[in-house]
Amino acid sequence: MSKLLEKPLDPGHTIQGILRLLSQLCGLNCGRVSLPNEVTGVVEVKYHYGLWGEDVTRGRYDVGANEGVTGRVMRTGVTGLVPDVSDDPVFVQRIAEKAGVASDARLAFIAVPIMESGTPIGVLSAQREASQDRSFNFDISLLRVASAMIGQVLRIDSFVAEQTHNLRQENQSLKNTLTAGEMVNNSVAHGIIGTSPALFEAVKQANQVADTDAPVLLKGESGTGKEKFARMIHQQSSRREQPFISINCSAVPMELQEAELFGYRKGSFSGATASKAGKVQLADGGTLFLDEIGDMPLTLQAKLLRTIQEKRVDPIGATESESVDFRLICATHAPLAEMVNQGAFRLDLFYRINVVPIELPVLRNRDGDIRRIALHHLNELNHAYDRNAVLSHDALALLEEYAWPGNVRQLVNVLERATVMTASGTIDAGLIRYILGNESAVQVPGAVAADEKDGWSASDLSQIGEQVAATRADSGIRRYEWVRQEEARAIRDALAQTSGNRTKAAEMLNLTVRQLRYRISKLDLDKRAAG
Ligand SMILES: Nc1ncnc2c1ncn2[C@@H]1O[C@H](COP(=O)(O)OP(=O)(O)OP(=O)(O)O)[C@@H](O)[C@H]1O
Repeated sequence: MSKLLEKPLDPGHTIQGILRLLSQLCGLNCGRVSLPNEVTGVVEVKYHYGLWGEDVTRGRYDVGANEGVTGRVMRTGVTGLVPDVSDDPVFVQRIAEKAGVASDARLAFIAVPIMESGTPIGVLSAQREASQDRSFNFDISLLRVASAMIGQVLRIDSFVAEQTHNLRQENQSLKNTLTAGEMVNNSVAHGIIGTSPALFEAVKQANQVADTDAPVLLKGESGTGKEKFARMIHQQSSRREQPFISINCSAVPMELQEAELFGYRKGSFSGATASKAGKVQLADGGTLFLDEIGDMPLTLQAKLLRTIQEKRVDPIGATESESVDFRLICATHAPLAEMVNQGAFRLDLFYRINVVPIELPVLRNRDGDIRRIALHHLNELNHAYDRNAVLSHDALALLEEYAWPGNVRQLVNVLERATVMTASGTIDAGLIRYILGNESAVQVPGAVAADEKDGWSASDLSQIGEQVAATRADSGIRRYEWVRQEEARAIRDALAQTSGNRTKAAEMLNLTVRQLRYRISKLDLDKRAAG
């Protein structure tokens, strides 16, 4: 028997081998090992030798109901002996199998518990001719030795199963980690830098819904990357080959929003000299990004709701509606739910756009991301301005301490100014402190007033940073968006006046061509040409 235990681990093979030896060498026939079913708890025949068909399936014992000898042994852990099964009422299962015994022979049934740490975990049972010379005690001892061996096999088997389960779980979590890594790489490819848990959660949610048509509502303060996320979602959707059309509701005067969004027909109002498609039509097949949806007037909210529900658009002055198919992504820095309560935003539209809300964390809550984003953008700025600026250790530490009320956009702006202003090539803490001091009304620990910083005066600032900083010198968070529009408008005007000649437009704007190209790409003016 012990040789069987040396064989490669296959509990079925080993236990059956033991039962076979008990039968062939000792006349302990129809051996079976009964174990509790993991789900039902009912004790069932798991391994057997010399039993077929019904004899196996019949061998089920409800331990709770104290069924049969096997059930009792399982419940009490005490060996069961039925010297003659034919006249024992406890023996509920009449054993039909009498192979190897004389047809008129009386049968005895012995069941011993398989123990683990003093508790029965199963039952080993067998039958023999009742009239044999050998004592029942001898056979009981033999069966106990066999049950100890079987117990050992079962323990090893469950240990291996447990280990395999753990390995599978580890493997799965490794796979999940890989997926997380892939997700981060993916977002980096879309210009979203950062690995903080807060940002990762948002990236994960965006990834999960990207390839669906579910409307997404991006919620977050100004400059947290809502537009970047919207573009990433579009790029990861099956609509990626189709247009991504964005409109910032806070940037378009209310009276023009309807025409901008839904388009108009020639002659529908004075000045409508030609028909024009709205953003909604332009987004057909692709994605429509409505930034600052909270700034959309209530009358237009009703029209937008109709467009979303019916997938049809009514341009101003049109006699017939047109069908449109777009995926809607909205963004807001305003608490829309509160606006609904105040009657400033329609509840039905809120439900329509708030299907997948994704919260974008403020920069100060993104552990470790300030450094990563700063280094990433400094690299881009060096490229754009043809510089080799580096951040000193202290400057980086200062950036990491700052509260960034204007979030990533403000960080990028500060770096842009620093890159332009640094004379030595090293952006030190003094320069950062100086820029932050001018930056906003928010108090920066240790910030100095503009005129106090050695070597830099307020007029220096306006001169050196004219291209970059002059439009950004007022305070308040929303100014970043305003600045962006102003800048975009100036560039568009210059390009229009020079018929798209970038060299001439750069000259007009007092920029190098390289700087202009950088700004055009930063402000997405290439892609927005359609709008
Ligand atoms: N995770 C990020 N990594 C790198 N750059 C980022 C990240 N998030 C935002 N930015 C940069 O910050 C600036 C603002 O981003 P974006 O326009 O997407 O923000 P926003 O939330 O839409 O702002 P607003 O509400 O003011 O329109 C952009 O220059 C963008 O490239």
